[in-house]
Amino acid sequence: MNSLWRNACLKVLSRPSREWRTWNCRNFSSSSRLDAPKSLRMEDFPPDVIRNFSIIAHIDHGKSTLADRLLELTGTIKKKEMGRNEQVLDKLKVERERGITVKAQTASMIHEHADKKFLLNLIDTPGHVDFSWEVSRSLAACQGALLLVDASQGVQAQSISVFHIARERGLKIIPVLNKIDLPAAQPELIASQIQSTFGIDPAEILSISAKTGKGVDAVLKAVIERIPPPSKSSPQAPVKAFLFDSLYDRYRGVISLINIQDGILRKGDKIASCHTRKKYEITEIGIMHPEEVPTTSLHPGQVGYIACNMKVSSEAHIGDTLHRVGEPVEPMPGFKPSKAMVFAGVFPIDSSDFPKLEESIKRLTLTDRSVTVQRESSTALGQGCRLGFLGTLHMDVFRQRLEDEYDANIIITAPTVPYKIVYRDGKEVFISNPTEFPDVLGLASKVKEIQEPVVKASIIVPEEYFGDMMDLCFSHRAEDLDHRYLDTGSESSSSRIMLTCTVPLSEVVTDFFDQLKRRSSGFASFDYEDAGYKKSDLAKMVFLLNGKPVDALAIIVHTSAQDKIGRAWVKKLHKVIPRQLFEVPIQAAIGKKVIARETLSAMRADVTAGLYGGHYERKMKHLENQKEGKKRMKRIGTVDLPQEAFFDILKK
Ligand SMILES: Nc1nc2c(ncn2[C@@H]2O[C@H](COP(=O)(O)OP(=O)(O)OP(=O)(O)O)[C@@H](O)[C@H]2O)c(=O)[nH]1
Repeated sequence: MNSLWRNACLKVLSRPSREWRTWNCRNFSSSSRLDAPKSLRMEDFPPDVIRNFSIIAHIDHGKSTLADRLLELTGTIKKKEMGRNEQVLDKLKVERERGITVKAQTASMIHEHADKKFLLNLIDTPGHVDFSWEVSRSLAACQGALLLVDASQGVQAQSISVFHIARERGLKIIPVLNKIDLPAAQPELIASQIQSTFGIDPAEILSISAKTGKGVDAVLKAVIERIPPPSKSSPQAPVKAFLFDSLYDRYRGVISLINIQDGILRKGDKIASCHTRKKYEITEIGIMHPEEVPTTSLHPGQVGYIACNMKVSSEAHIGDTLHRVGEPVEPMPGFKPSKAMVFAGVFPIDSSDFPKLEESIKRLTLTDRSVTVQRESSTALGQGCRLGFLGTLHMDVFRQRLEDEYDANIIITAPTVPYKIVYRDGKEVFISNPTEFPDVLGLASKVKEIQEPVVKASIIVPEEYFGDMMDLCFSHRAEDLDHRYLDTGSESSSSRIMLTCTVPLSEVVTDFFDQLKRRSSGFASFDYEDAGYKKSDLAKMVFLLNGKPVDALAIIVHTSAQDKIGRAWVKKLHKVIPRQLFEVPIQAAIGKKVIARETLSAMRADVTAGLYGGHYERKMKHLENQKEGKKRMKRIGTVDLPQEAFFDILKK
């Protein structure tokens, strides 16, 4: 994988674990926070002086930098010395290692404007397009959003996707051009792009430099003047609180972030969940300032947190409505549950490590609720778990965290997407494991058709790469290709084109990102959204080693590409599997038909056989190497298969 692109994606995709987020929040607060307001009276902030908003942007367009400036300008955190790159300094070691940006936390700012004190709640929208579910979740608590666009890069694929999410939610959008201090900034051109892409009047666009702070005060003013306050409601009404996010604290259990719709919630109140019907007592209530600042109550329109002895994260159901015990309310429409798009089996290298691995996975999913877990057993790899992720980079991050934080020594199988099998009797079954895919004989008799998930993809790219992007789409089975110009270009830059198409998700989860970046010299940005299922010609390909199928290596392929994939795979396996003491045929088969074959010739058992007499050290080195190699092997039937064989499957 192109490491730059991969790091960039990891940076965004890796949602910092809840524990990190909480931890960082404290870390952050201890270094740069002013004291919490001493006499903070939440009743002083009725809805008309509250503004709940979010910052939405494409990766690296300056979301965190602007959040920092807003916090400084409102005196919420201390002003940083100019020229110091605080964001880098503020990062946790673990975050730096992974290239994960410390996200702006949900933060409440108190700001005086036109002789009135306003309570401005900046609500974090975590993650990347893979987590658009979460973006829409956070936006549910907002009435407005700052749409940040880099004045040198212009509108990118995710600028468009987040804009649509915000607009669907009916939010007031304030367009902001950032990084105007850069020599490469082209404010007029990008403003015209914003106008043509979003239909926004250029007169509404604010131009700022989040880095130097230029123009940021106008952003605060616009937040107050342009974003509507939360709807008015009576403090006397029964309490109705919307749960939009949760954090996990080792000592206090689950901390829920809530938005009060009606009524007043106080410490000590007994509350119930509309979703689980469970009851709790509020042990702590407060606002995120950005660290937790306890208060005595939260009032209508306000955003804050509660701790109420919830022990497991799953009790805090995102999108839930909370009410006071004995005063039931109509629940608010919640969210669709997040949907796993990519599945993979995770197995311990040493089968006896399974209980430990399962425990580690359980703990890790406590901090990342979007991962689904199911036990799975494979004849080749033994007991393991089938995990569902929101995307391949999400999967990669999870694997890395299992290895880094839990010292897990694992094999992860090729990612697969959820296929839909439609039977003749009308039954529909989703399968997330290639081993469950019906064989060719079964297909003719019982199965009516097989469908695969497709996505609507949009690619934004400078004109000169348009042809390459078209080729890329065609080679990945794209359909319904369409394109339009976003701008007319300028003397120093060519016009940019937005290309849209529908493409099978299975094509996207393999090497699409890599090729997109490579073929556009890094200039293309890409985004996709779920577009349902489409009938497809698919088959299960199995690989046989020494005549034995390796179930963990099974993949689903499109029949038009089966021969090519089969041949490529046996070649690859031939390269990665070390020679054994006997000849090993490596075959790719669909049903009973072998479509490709390579033969691994036998080797001699004694790696030191050729070394005589005084070559003692070399002999030892060879034996050590052999031992080291063996450790990383997985014995499958009679064949030793190295871990790389599985990792290589992640690449096309
Ligand atoms: N020159 C210049 N650089 C900026 C400005 N705003 C942000 N940056 C830089 O752009 C880079 C990305 O900024 P971030 O604030 O981390 O962007 P982000 O959108 O939060 O990024 P992610 O959290 O990774 O999505 C950093 O190196 C910032 O220092 C600006 O106004 N001018």
